[in-house]
Amino acid sequence: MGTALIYDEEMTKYKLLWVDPACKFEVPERLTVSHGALVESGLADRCVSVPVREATDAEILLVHSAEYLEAVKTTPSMSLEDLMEFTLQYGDVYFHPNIYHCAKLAIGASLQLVDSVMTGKVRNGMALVRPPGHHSMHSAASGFCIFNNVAIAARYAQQRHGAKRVLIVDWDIHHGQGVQYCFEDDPSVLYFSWHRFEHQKFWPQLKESDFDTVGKEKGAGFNINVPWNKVGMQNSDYLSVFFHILLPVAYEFCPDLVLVSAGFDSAIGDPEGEMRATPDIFAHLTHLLMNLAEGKVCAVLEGGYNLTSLPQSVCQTVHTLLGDPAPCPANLDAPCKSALESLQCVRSVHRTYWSCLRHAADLPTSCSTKHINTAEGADQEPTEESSQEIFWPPPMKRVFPPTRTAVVLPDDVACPDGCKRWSLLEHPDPQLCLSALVDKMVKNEICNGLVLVPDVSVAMICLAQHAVAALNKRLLVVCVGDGMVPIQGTEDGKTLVVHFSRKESEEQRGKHFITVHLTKGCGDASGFIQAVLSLLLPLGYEYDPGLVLLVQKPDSGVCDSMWRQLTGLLQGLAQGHMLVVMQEDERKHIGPTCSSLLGIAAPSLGQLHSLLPEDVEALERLRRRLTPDWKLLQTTVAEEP
Ligand SMILES: NCCCNCCCCCS
Ligand SMILES: [Zn+2]
Repeated sequence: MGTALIYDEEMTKYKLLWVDPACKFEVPERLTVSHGALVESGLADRCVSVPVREATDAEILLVHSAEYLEAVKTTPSMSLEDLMEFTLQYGDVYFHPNIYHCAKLAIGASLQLVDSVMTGKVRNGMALVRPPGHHSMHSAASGFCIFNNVAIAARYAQQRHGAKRVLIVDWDIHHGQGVQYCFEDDPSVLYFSWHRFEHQKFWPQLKESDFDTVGKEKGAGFNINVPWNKVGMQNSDYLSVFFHILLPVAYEFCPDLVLVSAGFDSAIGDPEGEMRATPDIFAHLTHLLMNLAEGKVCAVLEGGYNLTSLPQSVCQTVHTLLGDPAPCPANLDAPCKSALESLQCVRSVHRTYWSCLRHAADLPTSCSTKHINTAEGADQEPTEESSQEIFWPPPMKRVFPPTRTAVVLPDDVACPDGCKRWSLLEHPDPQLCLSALVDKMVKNEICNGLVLVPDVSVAMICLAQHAVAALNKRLLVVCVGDGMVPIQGTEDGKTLVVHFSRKESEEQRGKHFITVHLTKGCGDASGFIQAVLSLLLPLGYEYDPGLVLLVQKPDSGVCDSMWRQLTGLLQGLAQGHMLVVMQEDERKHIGPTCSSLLGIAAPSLGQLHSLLPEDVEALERLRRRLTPDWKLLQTTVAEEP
């Protein structure tokens, strides 16, 4: 299944016709450099090109008032003076004779994307549009936005395609207040936004952009605001919010469709955001969403004003939508104190709405007296625009290995479509065979693999020794199922073992051997997925292995959809170099495992029930024990003594 790319150069044909410092960044070049980079890199040719269309009045009226639409309809024939006059009634936005036309195309592009994904024509896709949409409101333009592309797309997906639950992930650096207002009392649309806030000093300086605005009436809990109260946020800050807020809640919400308000002003170099996350982080943010809604992800461009980091971020996003392995999440460090404070505040106010956050800590003392801080902060100016030049390395080339998935299967088992058989014949000694397979991965000739062996324990030992000794790679071993794990987490840090088991392991084998105890083992999807999202993934990203070994012990009890979620999510690590090892009589898992290894999205787990209290306790105990050693596990600020 392909990736749709929707773009039309007509949307570059409007611009600011007068002087307005607030709007100077919103230029046509934003679109031309983004699309140009996709063409230049060969990514555009790998996508399914879908034409734009104009939105109809009815579609615009899904979100906006008739009065507002009628008013905007009068702008194409306006003189320059009239356009300036008309613009004055709104904030931080400008009109142009052709902007109404382009605004209809931006909506139409988004709806074409929704059609392509919801009808199964493609798996996912991206719409490169301008004007952006997430600031525009029922009867007002705002923040370069005329109509709310993503809000209309959400309503359209529900009405036209019967989508019940829609998740909107707004990773733009500004708060999409227009989206929030549209769905704040609607439990069928979960709106998540992080945004530069600086204790309400940053545009649009709304009190309701803070973490304690959670939605109204039936919509309470379905609006998640993560305020960034400082600039300079980095990759670790963004990933921590995905691991400890967005992903646990998104899996509990179980959306039928994921819409991304994909603004890239949250990337390094952007004059608006002034953050320091690098463009490759969007490869991981995209990857982490791609096993939701069975892979139905629609990314719609919002902001992004640095003409270097914007195209780089767009390319990173499209690479991942196409299924290309993500680059290694290099040199992650701890989330900063301010980010942890926001993280703790958001988790605290949402714990009454989401069972996955039930055990979240109370508000940090600094925030419970937050109003005092705000009073202090309100009269200060936002951080001065930094004038010094910022540099960052261009993202690594993301080449795809010639073979995606190699399989070692008993001779009487057919090789699943799309996989390449790695036959034991050439390597009579099975151990050599496995080592040869690992060598091919490390040389990037093969991306990942599935190996059925007579005895998983023997295979684990052989592979671990080979991967670490011969290849000098850090090895992450994820072992699912009860029973002894024959590998020590090596104190030299070369091997990290995470073992999911029903049995509480008495002995603790140090920092690099972690047993995650789940009462019902991996049969309980709710407990298991939460342990994966907020424990295994943070550990894995921080450890940054060169190879992942995923072992399913016999009768682990893990269900296919959970197994495929795990296999899918772990491919964000080690540039997708993962070797799955199973007992050879576990034949029923071959098909599901291979489909995940081939990049096909995992089936949804369904709406998750509450975690078992004893599992919550065990996970919290484990997290408390591990957090001193693993920074990405932190979810609270260290309370002042
Ligand atoms: N520094 C100028 C203030 C600009 N404020 C509006 C920003 C709109 C971004 C849309 S993604
Ligand atoms: Zn923005």
